[in-house]
Amino acid sequence: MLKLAKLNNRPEIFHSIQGEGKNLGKPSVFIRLSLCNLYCKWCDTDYTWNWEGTSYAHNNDALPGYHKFAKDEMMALLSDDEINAIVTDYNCKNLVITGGEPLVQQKSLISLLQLLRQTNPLYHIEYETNGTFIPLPEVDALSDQYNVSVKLSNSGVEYNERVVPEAISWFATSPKSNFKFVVDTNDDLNEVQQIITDHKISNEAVFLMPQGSSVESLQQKQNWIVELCKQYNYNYSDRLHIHIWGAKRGI
Ligand SMILES: Nc1nc2[nH]cc(C(=O)O)c2c(=O)[nH]1
Ligand code: SF4
Ligand SMILES: [Mg+2]
Repeated sequence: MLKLAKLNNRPEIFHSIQGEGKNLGKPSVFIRLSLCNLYCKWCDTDYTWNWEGTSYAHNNDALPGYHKFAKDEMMALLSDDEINAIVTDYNCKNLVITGGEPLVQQKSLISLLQLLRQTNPLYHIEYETNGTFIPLPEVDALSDQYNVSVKLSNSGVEYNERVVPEAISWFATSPKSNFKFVVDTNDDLNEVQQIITDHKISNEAVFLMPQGSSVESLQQKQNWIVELCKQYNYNYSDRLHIHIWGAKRGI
């Protein structure tokens, strides 16, 4: 059984295009798991972790009407068969397991991965992970790609919680990994460089992506981030789904 995020009273599994990173533009089925071990203040999936009764600060706290989420209302508990049936119906090869932080539930993911592989050996399975958990061998054996987004200080998360050196090193040595950093201001570059030199990550494996959930906020940052990518041979990642659909859920 897995805890999924809930959208319109249904589990948040949707068919879209990968809007970020290495596979940008690829038709993909997204499986959004609930729960996260971090608490980024700009998180756009705060309904997976920002529960009532917690004291985490969020950028949206200032918005009128914003409130924390009732855990029971925002989570759906699904069996592997139920998830597999929904995914299969979309008839799409690329699967993105995201969250929240999907590896919080990685023990429970093993049997789902086995079932998905059994159903369609051609699935390509990628993760959107914050890079704080080392995948279990059973998970890694059934997975193709890790989009590792180690969080910077702009997230507001304590350093020791967002930077787990053993986990980053594990991902750095896996040929399945790429590293996607959410960049807010020019100051963030020093932190990116520190992390990639500490863990011997090559510049070609790095994607810089602007922080923002609106077209305006992305456009405001894109030019200087692109210049950094040219200068250091990093890749630029847009957030294509925001350009196409805006700050909606399930897209
Ligand atoms: N289209 C689309 N692409 C995405 N890439 C990563 C996403 C995520 O929320 O993890 C995401 C998402 O929510 N939608
Ligand atoms: S790690 Fe990802 S899901 Fe978790 S709080 Fe940060 S942005 Fe949100
Ligand atoms: Mg998202």
